[in-house]
Amino acid sequence: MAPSAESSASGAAAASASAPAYKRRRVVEEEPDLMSYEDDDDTYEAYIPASKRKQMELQRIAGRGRVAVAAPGAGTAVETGADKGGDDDDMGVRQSKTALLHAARELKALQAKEQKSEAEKAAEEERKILDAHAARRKLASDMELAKGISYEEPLKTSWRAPAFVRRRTEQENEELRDKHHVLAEGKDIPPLITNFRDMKLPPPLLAHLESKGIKRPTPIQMQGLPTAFSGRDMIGIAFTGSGKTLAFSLPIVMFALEEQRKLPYVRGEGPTGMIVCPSRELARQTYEGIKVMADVLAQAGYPEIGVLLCIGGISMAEQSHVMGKGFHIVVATPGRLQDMLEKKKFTLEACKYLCLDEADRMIDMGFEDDVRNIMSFFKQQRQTLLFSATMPKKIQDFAEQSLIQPVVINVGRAGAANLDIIQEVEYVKQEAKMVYLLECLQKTAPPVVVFSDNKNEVDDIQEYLLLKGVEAVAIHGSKTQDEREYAIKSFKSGKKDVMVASGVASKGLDFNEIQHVVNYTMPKEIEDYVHQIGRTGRSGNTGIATTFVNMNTAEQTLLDLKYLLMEAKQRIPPFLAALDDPRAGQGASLTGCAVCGGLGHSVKDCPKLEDNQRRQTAGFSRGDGGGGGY
Ligand SMILES: Nc1ncnc2c1ncn2[C@@H]1O[C@H](COP(=O)(O)OP(=O)(O)OP(=O)(O)O)[C@@H](O)[C@H]1O
Repeated sequence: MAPSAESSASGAAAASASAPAYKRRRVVEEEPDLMSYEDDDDTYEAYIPASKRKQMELQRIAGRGRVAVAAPGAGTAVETGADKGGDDDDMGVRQSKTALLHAARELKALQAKEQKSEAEKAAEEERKILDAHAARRKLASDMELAKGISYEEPLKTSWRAPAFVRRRTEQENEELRDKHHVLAEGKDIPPLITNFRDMKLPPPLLAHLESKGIKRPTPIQMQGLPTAFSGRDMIGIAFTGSGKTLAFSLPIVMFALEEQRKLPYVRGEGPTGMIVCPSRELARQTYEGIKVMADVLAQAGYPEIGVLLCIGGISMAEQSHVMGKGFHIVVATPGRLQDMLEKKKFTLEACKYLCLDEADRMIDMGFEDDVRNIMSFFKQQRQTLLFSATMPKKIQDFAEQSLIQPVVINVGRAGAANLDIIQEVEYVKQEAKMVYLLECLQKTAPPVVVFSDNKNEVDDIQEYLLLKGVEAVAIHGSKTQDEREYAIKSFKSGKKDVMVASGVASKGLDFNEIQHVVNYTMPKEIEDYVHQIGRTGRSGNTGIATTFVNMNTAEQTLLDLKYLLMEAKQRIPPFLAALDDPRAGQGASLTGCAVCGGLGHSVKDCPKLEDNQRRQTAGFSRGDGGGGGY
C-alpha cells in the first residue's frame, strides 16, 4: 500500500476543533427547594404575615400545577393550619411552617411517584412495542399455525455423550459453563463437552479440523454441539468470529452421515437438513466448509454426502449432478430456496434439521415471509437452530415461541463486541475522510476491510485507493454475482490488499486474518457496527477497528458506541466521553435496548424499529444485501 503524504492532522484537528459540538447542552430546570424553608431566617418572617406567606406558598405550589390535582392532603394541611393559627402570632407561624413543610414533603413524594409512574408508563410502552414486534416476527409455519399442530417434545437422536460426561452432576456442568463463560438456559440442558474427540466425531473429521488449526472447541461449540447432536432446538448467541458456523455445520454433516448409513439416498430423495443464510456469499462460504467435510469423509471411505448450494445468481444446472443422485444437505438463501420448493425441484418431506444463520438479520432484511413460507414445506417435526452474533433477549423470547423446549446458549452479552478487537474511534471531517483513510491503512499490514453504507461511496473509495496505487476490490449489492465472487476470491487469496464493502454485502463473511477494519462511516445501527468490526479479531486473533465519526453521526449512535466501548474497556475519545446521556437525568434505567441490544437508547428510539417500519410502509422486502438469493 502506498499512502500519500497528506497529513491526518486534519482529522485530528477536526477532532479537537469540533469536539465540543458533541457536548450535549443540558437544560436543567432550576427547581426551588421547598425544604429550605426550615432555614429561613427570623427577620424574614417578621416582615411577612403568615397568612400572606401561606397564600404565597399555595400559589407557588399550585402554580407548578401539581397540588390542585394530586395533593389534596397538602392543601388540607395548609388550610387547616391557616384556620387554626389566625394571624401573625408565633404559634401560627410555627404551625403554618410545619404545615408548609408537610405540604412540601408530600409534594416531593408526589413528584417521585409521578416520576415513577412515568417510568412505568415508559416500560408499558416498551412492552407494547416489543409485543407488536414479536408478533410480526413470529417464526412459525403458517401451515402449523393453521392446522394447530404443535410439537411438545424435542426430537430424539442416537447420539449420546460419553458416559463420563453423562455422569457429571448438574453442578459440575454449571461450573464448567462458568469457567468457559457459557450461559445456557432451558430444560434438561445437554452437558458441555470440552474437546472434539469426546463428541464422537469421525476420525477423518477430527484430522481435518486439526489441519485447519481447529484443535479445541470454542465455548459456543462446547455447549452448542452437544445440544445440536442431542436433537435439541437451540438459539446460539456468541460474538463475531467465535466459531458459530461449525456449531451448526458439524451436526448437519453428522446427521447426513447417519441417514446415508441407514439407507442410501437415491435420485429425488433429500435433503435431510437445511441451512438458510441471509446472503449469497455467506451461503457459499458455509456450503464450501460443509463440502470440504463431506469430501474428507468420502475420501476416507465414509458414505457419500450430497451437498447442494441453492442461491440466486447461479445456474442450478451446475448442480444437476448433485440433484441427480439424491442429496442430504442444502445451503440456501431464502429467495432461491423458496423458488425451488415452489417449483417442486425437491421437497422437505425427509427434512428434519433447519438452521437459520443470522436469523435476526434475515428477518431484518425482510425475509420473514420467505422463512415462514419455507417452514410450511416441512412435513414433519424438525430440529430448529437459530444463530446470530446479535440477538437480544426480547428477540430470543419471541423466537422461543417457535421452537420446542429450546436451549438458549449465550457466550457474552448479545450484541457485545468481540474483546479481541482494539476499537479506535476518530473524529474526521467529512471532506478529510478520503485522505485520512489512506493514512489509516498504515496502521497495520494488509488485509484490510473498509466499510461504507453507501454503494456510490464504496465505488468512490475503491477508485481513490486504486488511483493511489492500493490494490483494492469493492463489493456491494449492485455488483453482479461475478464481480462479487471475483472480489471475494481475490481478496481471500491475498491478491488484493483492501476490500471496500457495503456492510450488508459482507455480513458474516469469514476472511483470513483481517488485520484492520475501517468503518469509513459509522453505521446507524450499533449491531451493524459489531458485525462490521467483527470481520477482524477472529478465532482468537487480535485485530484493530478504526471508525470515523463526525457531525453527521447521530448523537444516539454515538451514545450506543460510547457504551459499547465502555463495556469492552476500550479507550473513550474525549468527544465521546463528553456526550451526556439524556436518559440519565430522567431516572430511567440505563439497560440496553431490548430490540437491538444497543446500550445508548431505549426501545422507543431504536433505529432498527424505524427501519423496519419504513420498510413495511414502502412494501420493501429485501435488503441491499447480498441480493439474498434473487
Ligand atoms: N474451535 C476453533 N478453533 C480455532 N478456530 C476456529 C474454531 N472454530 C472455528 N474456527 C475458525 O474461526 C473463524 C471464525 O468462525 P465463524 O465464521 O464460524 O465465526 P462466526 O461466529 O460465525 O462469526 P460471525 O458472527 O462473524 O459470522 C473461522 O475461520 C473458523 O475456521
